[in-house]
Amino acid sequence: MATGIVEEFLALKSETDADLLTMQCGDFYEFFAEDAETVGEELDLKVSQKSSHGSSYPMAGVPIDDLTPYVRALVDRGYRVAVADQYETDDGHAREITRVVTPGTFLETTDAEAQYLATIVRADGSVGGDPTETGDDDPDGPFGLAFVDVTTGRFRVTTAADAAELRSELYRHDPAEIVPGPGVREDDALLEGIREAVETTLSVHTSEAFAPGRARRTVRDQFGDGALEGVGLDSDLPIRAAGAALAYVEETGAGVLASITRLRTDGDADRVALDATTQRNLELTETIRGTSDGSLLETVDHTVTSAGGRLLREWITRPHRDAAELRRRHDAVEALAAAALARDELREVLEGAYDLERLAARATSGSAGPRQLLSVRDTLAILPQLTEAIAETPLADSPIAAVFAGLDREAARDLRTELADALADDPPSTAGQGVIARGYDADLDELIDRHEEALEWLDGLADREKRRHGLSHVTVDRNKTDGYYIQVGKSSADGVPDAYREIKTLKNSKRFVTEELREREREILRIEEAREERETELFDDLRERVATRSGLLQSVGRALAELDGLCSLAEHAAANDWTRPTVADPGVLDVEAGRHPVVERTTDFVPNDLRLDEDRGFLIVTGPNMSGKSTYMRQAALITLLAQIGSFVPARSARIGLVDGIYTRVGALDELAQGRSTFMVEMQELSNILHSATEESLVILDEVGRGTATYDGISIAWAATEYLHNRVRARTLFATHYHELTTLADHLPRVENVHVAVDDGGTEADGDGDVTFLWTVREGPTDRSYGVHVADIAGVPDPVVDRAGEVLDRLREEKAIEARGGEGGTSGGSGAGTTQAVFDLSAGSFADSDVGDGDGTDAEAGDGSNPEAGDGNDARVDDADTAVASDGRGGPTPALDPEIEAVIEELADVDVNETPPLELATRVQEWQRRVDDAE
Ligand SMILES: Nc1ncnc2c1ncn2[C@@H]1O[C@H](COP(=O)(O)OP(=O)(O)OP(=O)(O)O)[C@@H](O)[C@H]1O
Repeated sequence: MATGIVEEFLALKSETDADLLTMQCGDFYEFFAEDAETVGEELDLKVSQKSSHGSSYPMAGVPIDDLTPYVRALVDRGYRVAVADQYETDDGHAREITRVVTPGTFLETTDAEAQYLATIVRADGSVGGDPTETGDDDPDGPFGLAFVDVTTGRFRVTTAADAAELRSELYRHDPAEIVPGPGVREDDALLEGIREAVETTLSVHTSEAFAPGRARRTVRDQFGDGALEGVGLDSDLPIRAAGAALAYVEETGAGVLASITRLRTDGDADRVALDATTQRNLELTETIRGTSDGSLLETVDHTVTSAGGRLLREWITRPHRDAAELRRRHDAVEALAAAALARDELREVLEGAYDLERLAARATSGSAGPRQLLSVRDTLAILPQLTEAIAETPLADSPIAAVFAGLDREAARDLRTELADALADDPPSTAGQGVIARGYDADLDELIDRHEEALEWLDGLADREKRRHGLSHVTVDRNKTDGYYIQVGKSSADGVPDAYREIKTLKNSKRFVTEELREREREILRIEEAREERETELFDDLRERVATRSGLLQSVGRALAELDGLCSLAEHAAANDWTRPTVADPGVLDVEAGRHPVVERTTDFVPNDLRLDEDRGFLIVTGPNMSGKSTYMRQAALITLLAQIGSFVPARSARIGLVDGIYTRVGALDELAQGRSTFMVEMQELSNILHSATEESLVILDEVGRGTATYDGISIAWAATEYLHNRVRARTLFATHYHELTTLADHLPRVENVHVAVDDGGTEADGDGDVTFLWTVREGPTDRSYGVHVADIAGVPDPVVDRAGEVLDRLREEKAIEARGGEGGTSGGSGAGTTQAVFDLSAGSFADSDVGDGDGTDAEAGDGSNPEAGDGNDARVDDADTAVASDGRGGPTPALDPEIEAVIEELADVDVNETPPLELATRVQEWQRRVDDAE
């Protein structure tokens, strides 16, 4: 070879965009130059120096058979590793890159979780931009997405309407690698958002792969002509993403395309919308702190196989809305929960199952060894065992039996029999001698017979020689340098016959060979070679036949996973006294003695009822800090979600109208770390909910408006409540410390108050008594907030606590807020409530004002600039004892200080629409100062 080995390495490296290259050099895979230094550091490999053409290069290597774990470690750290293999040529050998192992295409993963590669493509012509600037995600979309798990052959395509939906899909799949298409990879703000949603490797792939024509062809080639129409893919976006994903997988050389047989496009029509924020807030798969411990998944996961665990995760992150499917799962869980013995038996049998979906992919890529095929055999053998375990139990008439109904059992049995016939019982880990069982192939049997015969001859040789030539201490053995030899002890070494040719003298013995032994040796080597070749050939054929059945293996694998998932739900339900939910009319959520599925595991939990229906769709939840408001609301969301994955729920009874989405807005604990203003995040989340939720959604709001000044906060919370109640009409639970909001129940017909009760000894109204948390939710608002009390028990000095109490009383007296949109409520006629809250700048308090637009549904926050009250519909809730409380039409009361009167006049003259905000703010400050001085 003209060039040195390092030059060859560097030339190959320049051909690939992989981060690292490893090149086979005989029995080693070597890294050179910078790559050697990187792996040396990352994997603690010894780095030596290699001289080549006068230069010295760092070099690090691993033995051929050890490559996989090293590559796995590198891929886990996010590297893409190109592998160049060596192959024989007529004049020596050559090397070429055979595959690029990337985080999303690594087949030999040991992680039980799904390993997705995602591609994202954006509609041509859509504009990029920072969503935080506009507060609106839409301009970025829509997007096409494809998710492929090469380890199982799963392939799913979907679309996302905007960047928020995109992030939700990514969060749900948690891809190990993302290949952003053109238009996505140049958009820094979008990429930033993606990185926030998931920790992943971003890889670049050619734009052509995303081109519509090319992508469509790739998808057709993979799934057949009718595939696109068959799954109703009429939009270019998902097809472009799908085509690019297939092209990328092919280019990495993982060799698994054949195991990707099914194109899933399950859209969101039958799924519950769960945005990334909600998945995180409800701690579905990991806690807010990022641990899986304490998540819903971890709590209910009793699966015994990794495929079962993956499926359960998928269920939890993609709940269903299809009542028939849910009923089927509920039936199955009910049957399994009631049949403890049969369930135990099923789970025990399932424990012996290997990951068939992954084994199918390994067979397809040609990387499955003999032991993997044995695992296929053993897992297929489980099918009849499961059927037996189900037969003659109550499960036989349940949907459990149907889980296996659609499988081609005959094909499964044939494959299992073939594997059982072909494979030796305890084969070595790689293909070759000893892999194939006797009786499977006549040619091989003959070779084995001859091999055994020759070995037998060798076995008896020492004894025969002893006898024939009167020798003692004779052994026959074999090693690499000497081949087969006869070893004779020193004492007899001189008496060996002439035919013995000495080849080595040792301290106490001599080694000889004979012509006959050499002849036998040649024969044995010939047989061994032929045997090795035949067994490898037979094994490769066998593996190929298994690969052609990858569809069957995937279906059986999924059925086993489903049974495991259902058993897990049943196990948890039975162990924790969960109950079967009833699917009720939309709009209903009626839970008797409900508990929080995770908190109940670690706490002596106090169950609570919850009722939402047509006439009572919005609950304002009040109660002291730490009393359990958040827990109560999350419990409502989780019970709904559990019911919609087919699970039982933690309650005495539950009637659940299926929801189309669950939306949450709770305290943003971790956002500050990401450098965004907490309040901005809060408002973006609120905005998303107000845009996305529908009448069939469940909305959980925890402390909306807390991140800003109190009055702003109350105003926003107030207006959001009106909007959700009047316009969105979603079932809503809203926890708040703003007691002002509780008055809304008097005016908005479907709003009700509940509070989490505490026992304060019933004594001091100012909150000085000892508080015992009761964790009990009762109808009506709480009579006061306990923030000052909490400050007291937290050790805030007495003078501060006392003063805080006084200030609180004062503030309470000064507030007056009006409700609007009270459709038939006390505010005056159906849909005609039009009173809005007006924040009076000079007094720092709310006063009422009617805008008189009269449609009762317009819930925009009052603009605060209209002190002129109109007639009627005045739903004033709290008589404001302030100097400027409006009485309907009049101006300021005569008792006012002249200076204050002057301020009010100036205020009335201001044209808010024409005055720049900064100037307005300055003037407000000035007015406040003057009012303060006057008081
Ligand atoms: N029903 C219950 N039974 C027993 N313990 C409960 C119950 N509900 C809540 N808790 C316990 O009370 C603690 C506080 O609950 P939670 O965070 O829901 O209160 P909160 O009212 O939302 O508080 P804050 O207003 O300060 O946010 C939880 O950590 C939980 O352990």
